[in-house]
Amino acid sequence: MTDQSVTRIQVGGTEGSDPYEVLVGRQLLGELPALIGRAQRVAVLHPEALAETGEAIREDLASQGYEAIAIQLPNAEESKTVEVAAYCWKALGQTGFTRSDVVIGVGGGATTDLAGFVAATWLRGVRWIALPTTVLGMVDAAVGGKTGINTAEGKNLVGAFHPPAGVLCDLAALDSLPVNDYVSGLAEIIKAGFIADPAILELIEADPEGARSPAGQHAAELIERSIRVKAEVVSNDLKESGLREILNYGHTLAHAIEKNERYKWRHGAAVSVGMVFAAELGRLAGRLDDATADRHRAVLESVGLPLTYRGDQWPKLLETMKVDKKSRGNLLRFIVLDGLAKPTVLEGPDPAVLLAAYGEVSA
Ligand SMILES: NC(=O)c1ccc[n+]([C@@H]2O[C@H](COP(=O)([O-])OP(=O)(O)OC[C@H]3O[C@@H](n4cnc5c(N)ncnc54)[C@H](O)[C@@H]3O)[C@@H](O)[C@H]2O)c1
Ligand SMILES: O=C(O)C(=O)C[C@@H](O)[C@H](O)[C@H](O)COP(=O)(O)O
Ligand SMILES: [Zn+2]
Repeated sequence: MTDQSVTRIQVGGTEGSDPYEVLVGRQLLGELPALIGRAQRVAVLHPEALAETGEAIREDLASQGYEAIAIQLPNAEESKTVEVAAYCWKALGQTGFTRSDVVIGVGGGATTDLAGFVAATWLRGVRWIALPTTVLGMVDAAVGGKTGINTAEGKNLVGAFHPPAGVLCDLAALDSLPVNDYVSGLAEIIKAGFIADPAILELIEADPEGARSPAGQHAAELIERSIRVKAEVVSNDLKESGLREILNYGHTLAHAIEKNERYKWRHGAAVSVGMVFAAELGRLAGRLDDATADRHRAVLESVGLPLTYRGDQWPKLLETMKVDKKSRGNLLRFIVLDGLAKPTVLEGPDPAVLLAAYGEVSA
C-alpha cells in the first residue's frame, strides 16, 4: 500500500444500526468533518500518553468552528472505570453536550472502549467516532461497537453495543507505539488467523521478526485482513447472539488472567495464553488435531507473546471465568476449534479436562 492509498472496509447496517466504514491509511483527519456532520460540539477523549495528539485534534476542530473540548483519560486499563466515565459525563454536562454532538475516542482499545461507553450512555446514546492508535485498537477494539468498562468482579462487565459512526486507522500512529504494545496487538491478529483467515498465520510465519514492527513488509496487510475478519463477523451478528462469540477465542481465560493481574498485563498478552489454553482444550476434547494445536505455540512464541501463566492460580481463575459473558447459568462455555478456521462452542467441559488443559499452560 502506498502512503496515499486508503482502504475502506464496510461494517454493519444490521439489527437497526447504521452502516459505517473503517478507513486504513495515512493522514485521515480530513475525513473527520464528514463524520462529525452537523454537530456543534465535539469532545476528544484521549489518554495521557497522547496528550499532544489529542490537543492537536481539538485545536484543528476548533479552528473549523466546532466547540471542541479535550478530555484527558488515564493510560490503558485505568481508564475503563465507572469513575472515569463519571468524570467524562460531568465534562459533557458542563459543556452542554446535546444529542446532536459527537464524542471522538483517540487512543488504544481501552480509550475507545471507554469513549464508546460514554457516548452510549450520554443522553442514552450520542454519535461517536473511533481513531484507534494501537494495532489492537485498529484490528479489533474500535470495530464492532462493543463498548464498556470493568468492575471489581471482572472485565468489561458493564457496557453497551453502540457502533461508531466511523473508524479512522492512521497507520502513522503506530510509529510511536512501544514494541510491547505493538506485539500485544498481534495476539488479536493471530486470533483472526486461527478462527477465520489462515493466510494471516502464513504471513507471520514467513517473517515473524517483520511482523513485530509497523515497518514490516506486511504490516498493512495483516491489519486489513484482521479488520475484514472482524467486520464480516460483526456485520452478521452485532449483538453476539451466536456467530460473534467466535471473536472471543482465547478470551475466557484471558479475562480471568487480566483481572488476576489487576490489569497490569496487556490484553493481547493474556489472549495469547488464553488461545494456547483454548487450543489444548480443543485437543483434549477430541476436537482439534495436534498439529494445529502446536501451531498456536509456535506462531505466538515466534513474535514474542507469552504461552504460560502461574500454575497455582487455577482455582481463582476458574471462579472468575464463571462470570464470563458466554456463560449461561452454571454452564461454562468456551470457543474452541474443530480444525483450522473452524471455530465452535464447547459447553460444560469435564472439570478434569479443563484442569488438564490448564496444566499445559502452567508455568
Ligand atoms: N471493544 C472490543 O471489541 C475490544 C476488542 C479487543 C480489545 N478490547 C479492549 O482493548 C483494550 C486493550 O487495548 P490496547 O491493547 O490498544 O491497549 P491500551 O488502550 O491500554 O493502550 C496501551 C498503551 O499504549 C498507549 N498508547 C496508545 N496509542 C499509542 C501510540 N500511538 N503511541 C504511544 N502510546 C500509545 C496507551 O495510552 C496505553 O498506555 C482492553 O481493554 C481490551 O479489553 C476491546
Ligand atoms: O468483539 C468481540 O465480540 C470480541 O469478543 C473481541 C474481543 O477481542 C474483545 O476483547 C472483546 O472486548 C471481548 O468481549 P467480552 O464480551 O468478552 O468482554
Ligand atoms: Zn480481545
